[in-house]
Amino acid sequence: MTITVAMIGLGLIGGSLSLALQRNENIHVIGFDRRYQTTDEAYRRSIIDEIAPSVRYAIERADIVIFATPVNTTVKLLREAEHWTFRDGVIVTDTGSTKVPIMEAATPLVEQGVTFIGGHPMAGSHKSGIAAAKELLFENAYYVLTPYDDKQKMGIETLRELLQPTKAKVVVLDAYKHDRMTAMVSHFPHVIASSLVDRLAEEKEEEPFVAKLAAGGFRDLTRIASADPKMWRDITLQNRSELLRQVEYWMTSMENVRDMIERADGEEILTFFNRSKKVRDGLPSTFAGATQGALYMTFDLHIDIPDHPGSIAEITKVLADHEISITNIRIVETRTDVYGILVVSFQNTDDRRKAREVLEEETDYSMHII
Ligand SMILES: NC(=O)C1=CN([C@@H]2O[C@H](COP(=O)(O)OP(=O)(O)OC[C@H]3O[C@@H](n4cnc5c(N)ncnc54)[C@H](O)[C@@H]3O)[C@@H](O)[C@H]2O)C=CC1
Ligand SMILES: O=C(O)C(=O)Cc1ccc(O)cc1
Repeated sequence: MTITVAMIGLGLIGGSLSLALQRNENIHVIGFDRRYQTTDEAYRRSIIDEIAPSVRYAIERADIVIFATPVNTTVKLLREAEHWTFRDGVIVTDTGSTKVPIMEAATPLVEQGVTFIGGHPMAGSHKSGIAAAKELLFENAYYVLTPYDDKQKMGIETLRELLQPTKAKVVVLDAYKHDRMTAMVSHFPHVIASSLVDRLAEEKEEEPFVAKLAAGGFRDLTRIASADPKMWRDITLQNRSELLRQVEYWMTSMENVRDMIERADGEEILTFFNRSKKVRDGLPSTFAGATQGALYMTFDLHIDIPDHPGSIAEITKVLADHEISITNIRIVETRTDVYGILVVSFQNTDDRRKAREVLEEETDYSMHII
Protein backbone atom coordinates (compact mmCIF):
# COMPACT_ATOMS: atom_id res chain seq x y z
CA MET A 1 0.00 0.00 0.00
CA THR A 2 1.38 3.42 -0.95
CA ILE A 3 1.68 6.04 1.77
CA THR A 4 1.64 9.61 0.49
CA VAL A 5 3.78 12.04 2.49
CA ALA A 6 3.53 15.81 2.00
CA MET A 7 6.89 17.40 2.80
CA ILE A 8 6.47 21.15 3.31
CA GLY A 9 9.89 22.86 3.28
CA LEU A 10 12.72 21.13 1.42
CA GLY A 11 15.82 22.52 3.12
CA LEU A 12 18.43 20.63 5.12
CA ILE A 13 15.89 18.79 7.26
CA GLY A 14 12.97 18.36 4.81
CA GLY A 15 15.42 17.30 2.08
CA SER A 16 17.27 14.83 4.33
CA LEU A 17 14.03 13.36 5.65
CA SER A 18 12.61 12.94 2.13
CA LEU A 19 15.83 11.28 0.99
CA ALA A 20 15.63 8.83 3.89
CA LEU A 21 11.92 8.12 3.24
CA GLN A 22 12.76 7.31 -0.40
CA ARG A 23 14.49 4.18 0.94
CA ASN A 24 10.98 2.77 1.44
CA GLU A 25 9.54 2.12 -2.02
CA ASN A 26 5.98 2.28 -0.68
CA ILE A 27 6.36 5.94 0.23
CA HIS A 28 5.41 8.63 -2.29
CA VAL A 29 6.68 12.10 -1.34
CA ILE A 30 4.92 15.20 -2.64
CA GLY A 31 7.18 18.16 -1.95
CA PHE A 32 6.53 21.86 -1.64
CA ASP A 33 8.95 24.67 -0.95
CA ARG A 34 8.37 28.41 -1.05
CA ARG A 35 11.38 28.67 -3.40
CA TYR A 36 10.54 27.00 -6.70
CA GLN A 37 14.26 26.41 -7.48
CA THR A 38 14.44 24.30 -4.30
CA THR A 39 11.41 22.18 -5.20
CA ASP A 40 12.80 21.78 -8.70
CA GLU A 41 16.22 20.71 -7.41
CA ALA A 42 14.54 18.24 -5.02
CA TYR A 43 12.66 16.67 -7.94
CA ARG A 44 15.72 16.56 -10.22
CA ARG A 45 17.79 14.88 -7.47
CA SER A 46 14.89 12.38 -6.86
CA ILE A 47 14.55 13.65 -3.30
CA ILE A 48 10.80 13.96 -3.91
CA ASP A 49 8.50 12.01 -6.26
CA GLU A 50 6.14 14.83 -7.15
CA ILE A 51 6.17 18.63 -7.13
CA ALA A 52 3.22 20.33 -5.43
CA PRO A 53 2.19 23.73 -6.85
CA SER A 54 0.97 24.83 -3.38
CA VAL A 55 0.91 23.74 0.25
CA ARG A 56 -2.80 22.99 -0.04
CA TYR A 57 -2.28 20.74 -3.07
CA ALA A 58 0.23 18.62 -1.14
CA ILE A 59 -1.83 18.51 2.03
CA GLU A 60 -5.10 17.52 0.40
CA ARG A 61 -3.44 14.39 -1.06
CA ALA A 62 -1.36 13.28 1.94
CA ASP A 63 -1.72 10.50 4.50
CA ILE A 64 1.10 12.09 6.49
CA VAL A 65 2.03 15.79 6.46
CA ILE A 66 5.47 16.92 7.65
CA PHE A 67 6.24 20.62 8.15
CA ALA A 68 10.03 21.03 7.83
CA THR A 69 9.83 24.83 7.68
CA PRO A 70 11.41 27.42 10.02
CA VAL A 71 9.60 27.36 13.38
CA ASN A 72 7.79 30.71 12.90
CA THR A 73 6.58 29.62 9.47
CA THR A 74 5.34 26.32 10.89
CA VAL A 75 3.30 28.20 13.51
CA LYS A 76 1.87 30.46 10.78
CA LEU A 77 1.01 27.56 8.47
CA LEU A 78 -0.60 25.54 11.28
CA ARG A 79 -2.84 28.51 12.08
CA GLU A 80 -3.89 28.70 8.42
CA ALA A 81 -4.37 24.92 8.28
CA GLU A 82 -7.61 25.27 10.23
CA HIS A 83 -9.19 26.24 6.89
CA TRP A 84 -7.66 23.42 4.80
CA THR A 85 -9.10 20.04 3.89
CA PHE A 86 -7.17 17.06 5.19
CA ARG A 87 -7.63 13.39 4.30
CA ASP A 88 -9.48 11.27 6.85
CA GLY A 89 -7.03 9.69 9.29
CA VAL A 90 -4.22 12.07 8.35
CA ILE A 91 -1.27 12.48 10.73
CA VAL A 92 0.38 15.91 10.80
CA THR A 93 3.83 16.42 12.31
CA ASP A 94 6.78 18.84 12.10
CA THR A 95 10.56 18.91 12.60
CA GLY A 96 10.91 22.21 14.51
CA SER A 97 13.54 22.76 17.19
CA THR A 98 10.86 24.10 19.57
CA LYS A 99 7.72 22.24 20.51
CA VAL A 100 5.38 24.14 22.87
CA PRO A 101 4.53 27.08 20.54
CA ILE A 102 4.05 24.68 17.62
CA MET A 103 1.76 22.37 19.64
CA GLU A 104 -0.22 25.43 20.75
CA ALA A 105 -0.62 26.58 17.14
CA ALA A 106 -1.86 23.09 16.17
CA THR A 107 -4.48 22.91 18.96
CA PRO A 108 -7.42 24.23 16.85
CA LEU A 109 -6.58 21.62 14.22
CA VAL A 110 -6.58 18.87 16.85
CA GLU A 111 -9.95 20.14 18.09
CA GLN A 112 -11.23 19.58 14.54
CA GLY A 113 -10.18 15.90 14.82
CA VAL A 114 -6.84 16.04 12.99
CA THR A 115 -4.01 14.06 14.64
CA PHE A 116 -1.02 16.34 15.26
CA ILE A 117 2.11 14.98 16.91
CA GLY A 118 5.15 17.25 17.30
CA GLY A 119 8.51 16.02 16.01
CA HIS A 120 12.15 17.04 16.32
CA PRO A 121 15.09 15.12 14.88
CA MET A 122 18.00 15.85 17.21
CA ALA A 123 20.59 15.97 14.48
CA GLY A 124 21.47 18.49 11.87
CA SER A 125 24.23 20.81 10.92
CA HIS A 126 25.29 24.44 10.86
CA LYS A 127 24.59 24.25 7.10
CA SER A 128 21.14 24.95 5.66
CA GLY A 129 19.34 24.32 2.41
CA ILE A 130 18.72 21.39 0.14
CA ALA A 131 22.34 21.32 -1.06
CA ALA A 132 23.38 20.06 2.39
CA ALA A 133 20.63 17.37 2.59
CA LYS A 134 21.88 13.85 3.37
CA GLU A 135 20.03 10.54 3.35
CA LEU A 136 21.52 9.35 6.63
CA LEU A 137 21.66 12.66 8.49
CA PHE A 138 19.56 11.24 11.32
CA GLU A 139 21.25 7.84 11.62
CA ASN A 140 21.52 6.90 15.32
CA ALA A 141 20.34 10.34 16.45
CA TYR A 142 17.34 10.74 18.74
CA TYR A 143 14.12 11.73 17.01
CA VAL A 144 11.74 13.22 19.57
CA LEU A 145 7.96 12.91 19.18
CA THR A 146 5.72 15.02 21.40
CA PRO A 147 2.09 13.83 21.48
CA TYR A 148 -0.68 15.77 23.29
CA ASP A 149 -1.73 12.75 25.33
CA ASP A 150 -1.83 8.94 25.68
CA LYS A 151 -4.70 8.70 23.19
CA GLN A 152 -2.25 9.35 20.35
CA LYS A 153 -0.49 5.97 20.71
CA MET A 154 -1.56 4.78 17.27
CA GLY A 155 -0.28 7.93 15.63
CA ILE A 156 3.05 7.50 17.43
CA GLU A 157 3.34 3.92 16.14
CA THR A 158 2.56 5.05 12.56
CA LEU A 159 5.26 7.74 12.75
CA ARG A 160 7.73 5.30 14.35
CA GLU A 161 7.23 2.98 11.40
CA LEU A 162 7.40 5.80 8.84
CA LEU A 163 10.70 7.04 10.31
CA GLN A 164 12.40 3.63 10.24
CA PRO A 165 14.42 4.39 7.08
CA THR A 166 16.03 7.37 8.85
CA LYS A 167 17.68 4.88 11.29
CA ALA A 168 16.99 7.44 14.04
CA LYS A 169 16.03 6.41 17.57
CA VAL A 170 12.46 7.57 18.15
CA VAL A 171 11.69 8.74 21.70
CA VAL A 172 8.47 10.18 23.12
CA LEU A 173 8.63 13.26 25.34
CA ASP A 174 6.32 15.85 26.82
CA ALA A 175 6.57 19.12 24.80
CA TYR A 176 7.38 21.26 27.89
CA LYS A 177 10.15 18.89 28.97
CA HIS A 178 11.47 18.91 25.41
CA ASP A 179 11.71 22.70 25.34
CA ARG A 180 13.35 22.79 28.78
CA MET A 181 15.97 20.20 27.83
CA THR A 182 16.72 21.56 24.35
CA ALA A 183 17.14 25.04 25.86
CA MET A 184 19.93 23.50 27.95
CA VAL A 185 21.68 21.26 25.41
CA SER A 186 21.03 23.08 22.14
CA HIS A 187 19.50 26.57 22.23
CA PHE A 188 21.60 28.06 25.05
CA PRO A 189 24.87 26.55 23.75
CA HIS A 190 24.06 28.36 20.51
CA VAL A 191 23.81 31.67 22.38
CA ILE A 192 27.10 30.95 24.17
CA ALA A 193 28.87 30.03 20.90
CA SER A 194 27.67 33.25 19.29
CA SER A 195 28.70 35.37 22.26
CA LEU A 196 32.19 33.82 22.28
CA VAL A 197 32.54 34.71 18.60
CA ASP A 198 31.25 38.21 19.38
CA ARG A 199 33.97 38.56 22.02
CA LEU A 200 36.57 37.44 19.46
CA ALA A 201 35.30 40.10 17.04
CA GLU A 202 35.76 42.81 19.71
CA GLU A 203 39.21 41.58 20.64
CA LYS A 204 40.18 41.42 16.95
CA GLU A 205 39.61 45.15 16.61
CA GLU A 206 42.48 45.70 19.07
CA GLU A 207 44.59 42.70 18.17
CA PRO A 208 43.92 41.28 14.67
CA PHE A 209 46.26 38.32 15.22
CA VAL A 210 43.95 36.83 17.88
CA ALA A 211 41.69 35.28 15.22
CA LYS A 212 44.63 33.34 13.82
CA LEU A 213 45.33 31.97 17.31
CA ALA A 214 41.75 30.70 17.64
CA ALA A 215 42.67 27.04 17.39
CA GLY A 216 40.93 23.66 17.85
CA GLY A 217 39.13 24.33 21.14
CA PHE A 218 37.67 27.65 20.06
CA ARG A 219 36.62 26.19 16.73
CA ASP A 220 35.01 23.10 18.34
CA LEU A 221 33.11 25.30 20.74
CA THR A 222 31.86 27.80 18.16
CA ARG A 223 31.11 25.74 15.01
CA ILE A 224 27.37 26.13 15.55
CA ALA A 225 27.67 29.94 15.48
CA SER A 226 27.93 29.55 11.67
CA ALA A 227 24.32 28.34 11.43
CA ASP A 228 21.48 30.35 9.86
CA PRO A 229 20.94 33.46 12.08
CA LYS A 230 17.24 33.80 11.14
CA MET A 231 16.52 30.20 12.12
CA TRP A 232 18.19 30.79 15.48
CA ARG A 233 16.44 34.13 16.04
CA ASP A 234 13.12 32.34 15.66
CA ILE A 235 14.11 29.44 17.96
CA THR A 236 15.38 31.92 20.57
CA LEU A 237 12.12 33.88 20.53
CA GLN A 238 9.95 30.76 20.67
CA ASN A 239 11.86 29.27 23.63
CA ARG A 240 12.35 32.61 25.38
CA SER A 241 11.32 31.68 28.92
CA GLU A 242 13.44 28.51 29.07
CA LEU A 243 16.38 30.39 27.60
CA LEU A 244 16.04 33.10 30.23
CA ARG A 245 16.24 30.39 32.94
CA GLN A 246 19.47 29.12 31.36
CA VAL A 247 20.88 32.67 31.23
CA GLU A 248 20.16 33.05 34.96
CA TYR A 249 21.90 29.74 35.80
CA TRP A 250 24.87 30.72 33.65
CA MET A 251 25.21 34.12 35.30
CA THR A 252 25.23 32.54 38.75
CA SER A 253 27.75 30.00 37.56
CA MET A 254 29.98 32.72 36.03
CA GLU A 255 29.83 34.72 39.26
CA ASN A 256 31.15 31.66 41.10
CA VAL A 257 33.86 31.26 38.48
CA ARG A 258 34.83 34.92 38.82
CA ASP A 259 35.02 34.58 42.63
CA MET A 260 37.24 31.52 42.59
CA ILE A 261 39.56 33.05 40.01
CA GLU A 262 39.71 36.32 41.96
CA ARG A 263 40.53 34.39 45.13
CA ALA A 264 43.13 32.34 43.18
CA ASP A 265 41.52 29.29 44.78
CA GLY A 266 43.44 26.50 43.03
CA GLU A 267 41.60 23.75 44.85
CA GLU A 268 38.17 25.02 43.87
CA ILE A 269 39.31 25.62 40.29
CA LEU A 270 40.60 22.05 40.13
CA THR A 271 37.32 20.70 41.56
CA PHE A 272 35.40 22.72 38.96
CA PHE A 273 37.42 21.30 36.05
CA ASN A 274 37.45 17.76 37.53
CA ARG A 275 33.68 17.77 38.00
CA SER A 276 32.96 18.86 34.44
CA LYS A 277 35.58 16.51 32.96
CA LYS A 278 33.88 13.59 34.73
CA VAL A 279 30.44 14.56 33.39
CA ARG A 280 31.76 15.29 29.87
CA ASP A 281 33.70 11.99 29.73
CA GLY A 282 30.57 10.15 30.88
CA LEU A 283 28.33 11.55 28.11
CA PRO A 284 27.21 8.95 25.55
CA SER A 285 30.45 8.95 23.65
CA THR A 286 31.89 6.11 21.63
CA PHE A 287 30.50 2.98 20.10
CA ALA A 288 32.15 1.31 17.13
CA GLY A 289 34.09 4.50 16.43
CA ALA A 290 31.09 6.82 16.45
CA THR A 291 31.67 9.95 18.46
CA GLN A 292 28.18 10.79 19.63
CA GLY A 293 27.67 14.13 21.34
CA ALA A 294 24.29 14.94 22.84
CA LEU A 295 23.24 16.00 19.34
CA TYR A 296 26.07 15.49 16.97
CA MET A 297 27.84 12.38 15.82
CA THR A 298 30.78 11.53 13.61
CA PHE A 299 32.10 8.21 12.37
CA ASP A 300 35.87 8.01 12.57
CA LEU A 301 38.39 5.96 10.62
CA HIS A 302 41.93 5.86 12.06
CA ILE A 303 44.64 5.51 9.43
CA ASP A 304 48.35 4.89 10.14
CA ILE A 305 50.28 7.23 7.87
CA PRO A 306 53.98 7.64 7.24
CA ASP A 307 55.35 11.02 8.23
CA HIS A 308 55.67 12.54 4.79
CA PRO A 309 53.50 15.24 3.17
CA GLY A 310 52.02 13.29 0.24
CA SER A 311 50.02 10.76 2.28
CA ILE A 312 47.15 13.04 3.35
CA ALA A 313 46.73 14.29 -0.22
CA GLU A 314 46.73 10.70 -1.50
CA ILE A 315 43.98 9.65 0.96
CA THR A 316 41.75 12.65 0.30
CA LYS A 317 42.16 12.18 -3.46
CA VAL A 318 40.99 8.54 -3.28
CA LEU A 319 37.96 9.62 -1.22
CA ALA A 320 37.17 12.50 -3.58
CA ASP A 321 37.49 10.23 -6.65
CA HIS A 322 34.80 8.00 -5.10
CA GLU A 323 32.64 11.00 -4.10
CA ILE A 324 32.83 10.13 -0.40
CA SER A 325 32.38 13.26 1.75
CA ILE A 326 34.40 13.73 4.89
CA THR A 327 33.25 15.86 7.81
CA ASN A 328 36.62 16.31 9.51
CA ILE A 329 40.24 15.32 9.15
CA ARG A 330 42.97 15.60 11.79
CA ILE A 331 46.28 14.16 12.89
CA VAL A 332 45.83 12.98 16.47
CA GLU A 333 49.29 11.69 17.15
CA THR A 334 52.61 12.38 15.50
CA ARG A 335 55.00 9.94 17.02
CA THR A 336 58.77 10.20 16.96
CA ASP A 337 58.90 7.03 14.86
CA VAL A 338 57.88 7.01 11.20
CA TYR A 339 54.07 6.75 11.60
CA GLY A 340 51.34 9.14 12.73
CA ILE A 341 47.59 8.58 12.95
CA LEU A 342 45.23 10.39 10.66
CA VAL A 343 41.61 10.44 11.85
CA VAL A 344 39.09 10.97 9.07
CA SER A 345 35.45 11.52 10.12
CA PHE A 346 32.40 10.66 8.05
CA GLN A 347 28.72 11.52 8.30
CA ASN A 348 27.51 7.93 8.72
CA THR A 349 28.57 4.27 8.87
CA ASP A 350 27.90 3.68 5.16
CA ASP A 351 30.35 6.41 4.10
CA ARG A 352 32.96 5.10 6.54
CA ARG A 353 32.56 1.52 5.28
CA LYS A 354 32.88 2.63 1.62
CA ALA A 355 35.94 4.74 2.51
CA ARG A 356 37.63 1.81 4.19
CA GLU A 357 36.90 -0.44 1.20
CA VAL A 358 38.29 1.95 -1.41
CA LEU A 359 41.33 2.87 0.69
CA GLU A 360 42.10 -0.81 1.28
CA GLU A 361 41.80 -1.39 -2.45
CA GLU A 362 43.85 1.59 -3.61
CA THR A 363 46.43 2.24 -0.84
CA ASP A 364 48.68 0.26 1.53
CA TYR A 365 47.76 2.03 4.77
CA SER A 366 46.55 0.14 7.87
CA MET A 367 43.17 1.28 9.14
CA HIS A 368 41.29 0.86 12.41
CA ILE A 369 37.88 1.67 13.80
CA ILE A 370 38.19 2.34 17.55
N1 LIG B 1 19.25 22.90 10.87
C1 LIG B 1 19.27 21.95 11.77
O1 LIG B 1 20.33 21.44 12.13
C2 LIG B 1 17.97 21.48 12.36
C3 LIG B 1 16.79 22.15 12.13
N2 LIG B 1 15.62 21.69 12.68
C4 LIG B 1 14.36 22.37 12.43
O2 LIG B 1 13.88 21.94 11.15
C5 LIG B 1 13.22 23.01 10.47
C6 LIG B 1 13.87 23.24 9.12
O3 LIG B 1 15.21 23.61 9.32
P1 LIG B 1 16.30 23.51 8.15
O4 LIG B 1 15.92 22.44 7.20
O5 LIG B 1 17.62 23.50 8.80
O6 LIG B 1 16.12 24.93 7.44
P2 LIG B 1 16.42 25.30 5.92
O7 LIG B 1 16.54 26.77 5.88
O8 LIG B 1 17.53 24.47 5.40
O9 LIG B 1 15.08 24.84 5.19
C7 LIG B 1 13.84 25.45 5.38
C8 LIG B 1 13.11 25.40 4.07
O10 LIG B 1 11.78 25.87 4.26
C9 LIG B 1 11.43 26.65 3.13
N3 LIG B 1 10.31 27.54 3.47
C10 LIG B 1 10.32 28.68 4.19
N4 LIG B 1 9.08 29.19 4.28
C11 LIG B 1 8.26 28.34 3.63
C12 LIG B 1 6.86 28.31 3.35
N5 LIG B 1 6.05 29.27 3.79
N6 LIG B 1 6.37 27.28 2.65
C13 LIG B 1 7.19 26.31 2.16
N7 LIG B 1 8.51 26.28 2.37
C14 LIG B 1 9.03 27.29 3.10
C15 LIG B 1 12.70 27.39 2.76
O11 LIG B 1 12.67 27.87 1.43
C16 LIG B 1 13.74 26.30 2.99
O12 LIG B 1 13.99 25.54 1.82
C17 LIG B 1 13.28 24.22 11.41
O13 LIG B 1 12.06 24.30 12.09
C18 LIG B 1 14.40 23.89 12.36
O14 LIG B 1 14.17 24.46 13.64
C19 LIG B 1 15.57 20.53 13.41
C20 LIG B 1 16.71 19.82 13.65
C21 LIG B 1 18.02 20.25 13.17
O1 LIG C 1 25.11 21.25 14.14
C1 LIG C 1 24.84 20.74 15.23
O2 LIG C 1 25.67 20.13 15.91
C2 LIG C 1 23.47 20.82 15.78
O3 LIG C 1 23.30 20.79 16.96
C3 LIG C 1 22.38 20.93 14.79
C4 LIG C 1 21.02 21.09 15.35
C5 LIG C 1 20.39 22.32 15.20
C6 LIG C 1 19.10 22.49 15.66
C7 LIG C 1 18.44 21.44 16.24
O4 LIG C 1 17.19 21.62 16.68
C8 LIG C 1 19.05 20.20 16.39
C9 LIG C 1 20.34 20.03 15.93
